[in-house]
Formats: sequence, structure tokens, C-alpha cells
Amino acid sequence: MLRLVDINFAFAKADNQNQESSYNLKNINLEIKTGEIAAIIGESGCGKSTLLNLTYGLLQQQSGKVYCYDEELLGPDYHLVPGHSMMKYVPQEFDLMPFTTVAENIGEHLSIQNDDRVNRIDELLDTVDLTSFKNTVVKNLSGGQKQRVALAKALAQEPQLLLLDEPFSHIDNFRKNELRRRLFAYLKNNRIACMIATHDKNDVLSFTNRTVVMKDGHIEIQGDTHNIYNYPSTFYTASLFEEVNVIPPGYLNNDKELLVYPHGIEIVGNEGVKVQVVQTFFEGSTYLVKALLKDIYVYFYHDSDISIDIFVSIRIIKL
Ligand SMILES: Nc1ncnc2c1ncn2[C@@H]1O[C@H](COP(=O)(O)OP(=O)(O)OP(=O)(O)O)[C@@H](O)[C@H]1O
Repeated sequence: MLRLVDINFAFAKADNQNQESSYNLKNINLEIKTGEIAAIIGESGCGKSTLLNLTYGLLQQQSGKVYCYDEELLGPDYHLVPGHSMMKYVPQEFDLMPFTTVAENIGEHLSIQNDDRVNRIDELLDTVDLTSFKNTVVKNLSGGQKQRVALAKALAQEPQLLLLDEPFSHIDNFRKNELRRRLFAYLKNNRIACMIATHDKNDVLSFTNRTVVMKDGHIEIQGDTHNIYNYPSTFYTASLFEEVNVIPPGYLNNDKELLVYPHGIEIVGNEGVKVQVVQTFFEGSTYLVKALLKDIYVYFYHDSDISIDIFVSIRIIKL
């Protein structure tokens, strides 16, 4: 439904700077299919928000085109009011009416003739788990609650594509898991496509079909989320998901350099390679163990604590 073709974009620079070498978005080619949920991931400052802003029509690219169902979407240079009606955007700084209630904010764009107006507001309140705050004035809500109102308000406008920038950043872990299950189920049931910029690997792994990895303004790699996670092509990509070990050839009976997540290494009997435990970190259901392997540190999980300085044998079970 959405295609970005050969997009280059730079924020305005001083005249003596070479615009091309300092593009904030470089040669972006991206396609989102109807109902597809795509994660945009990458280190801070790599261009995720810029990409969402440009897609929504808030920034004008220097070259390249944006299409929605083969219709070219012209940028803000061509529109008095920026933005495109088929998309809704929930940016990091969300925009609400502070002196009206949660229900009024959500209902702002619903048609007055709509007989289902009340039911629709109730459904959206339930999706973002704010039913009990229906009549609360928005200025009296916490940051996380405001973020949920902003999500419901965007959904109320029935977009075909939802753009989300760190949508759960203000929401506590307790609420986050249930909220994202409800939100992504709502998007799936209503065939709403979504581009979500996030730093949270759980958003990416549990809910997206497609992952776009950005680095320094360009797309480093994109594809099926499971493939990107299971077979990361670079250290950079792997490290966006979790701690990653770079194992040089020969260190763990491997013939070439390998990228291995901590859960890809296990403690075995004497047939493994000996390492010395340096530190352990309690992570709830497991311990993350840091150990010295020759001249490098390796990280792996173990289900119980291990004393410092002890030698254990490890092997790679999974990349
Ligand atoms: N209005 C602006 N004017 C000039 N440069 C900007 C502007 N907004 C962002 N930038 C620069 O563009 C680059 C990309 O910023 P962007 O906000 O898109 O990164 P991001 O990947 O979303 O980061 P984060 O994960 O920290 O939110 C950064 O180098 C940033 O400093």
C-alpha cells in the first residue's frame, strides 16, 4: 500500500556544506503491504523519526517519491495542511486537547451522525485500557495515560496506515504487555498497516512481520523479522536485539567468525571449551553470565548462579 522510492532527505544546512554527503535519509526504498506491521529499528539518531515524519508528509524530500496505492503523495511543499488522510501519526510529542475529557479527545474526529459513536469510543477506550478514565480531563492524566489517549485518537480516525514513534515509551511494563497485545490485535483485525519506530525488541519480535534496520540515515537491511533476528548479517543488527557475542575463528571450535546471542551458548560437560566466570547478573528467570574465553569476554545464560572465578565448559548450540 505504501512505497518509498529512492528517497533522499536533508534538513536545511549552511550553504558551504555538501548536502549530498550529509543527507539525514539516504536512498530509502521501502514497501509496506496492506495490514503489514513493520518495525523501524536502529541506534538513536539514525533517522527513524525523520523517516516517519517524511512518510506522513511533514518533511519534503530533496529527491525520490512516496506512493500510496500507486498514487503519488506530494510533500508539504505542495499542501497547505501537511499530512495524508489515509495515515495517522502518533509522534513522540503527542498532541491532545488538555482541557477536555479522554472520551472527547478520542471522539473528536468521529462523525456526529455516527449512531455507533458511543460504542466506538468504548471499544477504543477498551483497546487502550482507559475505560475507567473516560470522563477524566486529559491534563490530569499521567504521561503514559496521555500516550494511550493519543493512540486511541489516532485509531478513531480509521487510518489505513498507522505511524507510531516509540508508542509505549511512557508506559510501565505492567501495562505495556497487555496494551501492545490489544493494540496489535486491533490493527490485525482491522487490516491496518503500521510502521513502528521502537527500541524495544519485544515490540519487534512479538508483533511485527517485517523489520527495517536503519543506520546513519540509510537502510542497512530489511526483511522478515524472524530472519533478521535469527540470522543477523552484522554485529550492529544483532546488537539492536540483545547482547551479542562475536566469536573469532577457533575460539569455540568454530571455523569462521560467528555472531552468537547469549542463549546460543550453553554450559556442558568436559567436551566444551573452558571459560572462567567473571560476573553474573540476576535476570529473574535466569542469570546472565560474563566469562573470560582466552582474551575476550563471552555472555551466556544459566539457570542458577555460578561463583566468580570458577571454570566451566561451554559450547555453541545455536547462532
Ligand atoms: N529539525 C531538525 N533539524 C536538523 N537536524 C535534525 C532535526 N531533527 C532531527 N535531526 C537530525 O537528524 C538525525 C536523525 O534524527 P531522528 O530524530 O530521525 O533520529 P531517531 O533515529 O528517531 O533517534 P531516536 O531513537 O533518538 O528518537 C539526527 O542526527 C538528528 O540530530
